[in-house]
Amino acid sequence: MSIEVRSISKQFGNHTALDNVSLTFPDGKLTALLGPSGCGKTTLLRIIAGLEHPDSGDVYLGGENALAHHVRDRQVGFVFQHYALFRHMSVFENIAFGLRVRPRKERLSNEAIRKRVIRLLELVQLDWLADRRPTALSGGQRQRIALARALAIEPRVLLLDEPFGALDATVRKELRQWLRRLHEEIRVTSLFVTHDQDEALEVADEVVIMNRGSVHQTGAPAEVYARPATPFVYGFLGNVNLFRGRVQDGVLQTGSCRVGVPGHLGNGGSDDIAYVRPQDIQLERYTPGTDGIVVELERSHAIGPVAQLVLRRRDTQETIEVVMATERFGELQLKARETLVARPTRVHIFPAGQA
Ligand SMILES: Nc1ncnc2c1ncn2[C@@H]1O[C@H](COP(=O)(O)OP(=O)(O)OP(=O)(O)O)[C@@H](O)[C@H]1O
Repeated sequence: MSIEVRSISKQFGNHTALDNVSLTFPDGKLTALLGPSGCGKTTLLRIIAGLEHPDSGDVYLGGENALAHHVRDRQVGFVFQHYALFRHMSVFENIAFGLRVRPRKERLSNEAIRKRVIRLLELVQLDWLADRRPTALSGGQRQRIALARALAIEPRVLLLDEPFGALDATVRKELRQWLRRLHEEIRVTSLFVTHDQDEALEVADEVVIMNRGSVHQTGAPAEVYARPATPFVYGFLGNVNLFRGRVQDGVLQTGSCRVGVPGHLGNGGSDDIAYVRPQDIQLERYTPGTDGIVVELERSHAIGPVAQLVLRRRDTQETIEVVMATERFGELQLKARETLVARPTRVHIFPAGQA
């Protein structure tokens, strides 16, 4: 079922948590709400769930206005960062809970509940833990059970608020793969909140990038990474070097250096900022008179497949970060303090005022 929010705003005191947010979440897709802490992701999720009321705007679930419906009637499954499992109940009973508390008229028989819980335990691949108490599970197992419990009521949409936020990095990585596979199987329209770029880009079909209560961009992960709509999105999705200067007819004049930026015409004289990812800079030994940014190698770190280099500009003394394959780094045989020329191979230019 699709989810749509239209012109949602929400204030807490004089703080604007959401500022006129409109979004459509397609049916059956897994969408990540991504942004830094405090940008309003959780508030948006809570409004969709019915746990919070917007000051203005509307929420539509499957085309129907949901604000008129109580949380209970929205058929929304919710998973929080901190496992909200009942400690005194077995895993089995935790999953069955939402089914047992239904009004008698709507309640399934004990046998039907048992079958559904077993099916869910199999789905999250933890059927062997049915009789355990939540305290005897690992953090990752608890979150999988929390998900099974959210799915027990056969929700029309699934909302996950930093579901892996409290887990250590390895388990987090495992669980995001697992969530992706689970989603392929169940295809329930799902939104998950995260502030982790890698998690969002790896798991989601669609990413919504937010900052300070507003949406900056929505799109497929590869799309937002390759074509960030704003300087904020560019900086938030990965490391970036900024070169301030002026672009004219495919040439960036920055500090005392000239760099070719083919295809960029400039914006008619005002200041520009070229955004360049560390992997999109080529390094060469310096020869007098060549175009490019003259730098000195300050530090390098080449463990594993990727070498990281920190360079200092000769003209402005700013640092530049470059990454390259360790193999290539070995071939170049660079020495500390050596003078080099850096040339961006791929740039995004934003006017300085937009940053
Ligand atoms: N009940 C509340 N009362 C007052 N302020 C609130 C309340 N809930 C949220 N806020 C504020 O609204 C802003 C947005 O909060 P929200 O939890 O939606 O952000 P978030 O992007 O989910 O951040 P995080 O990743 O840290 O959870 C924050 O500045 C937060 O302090």
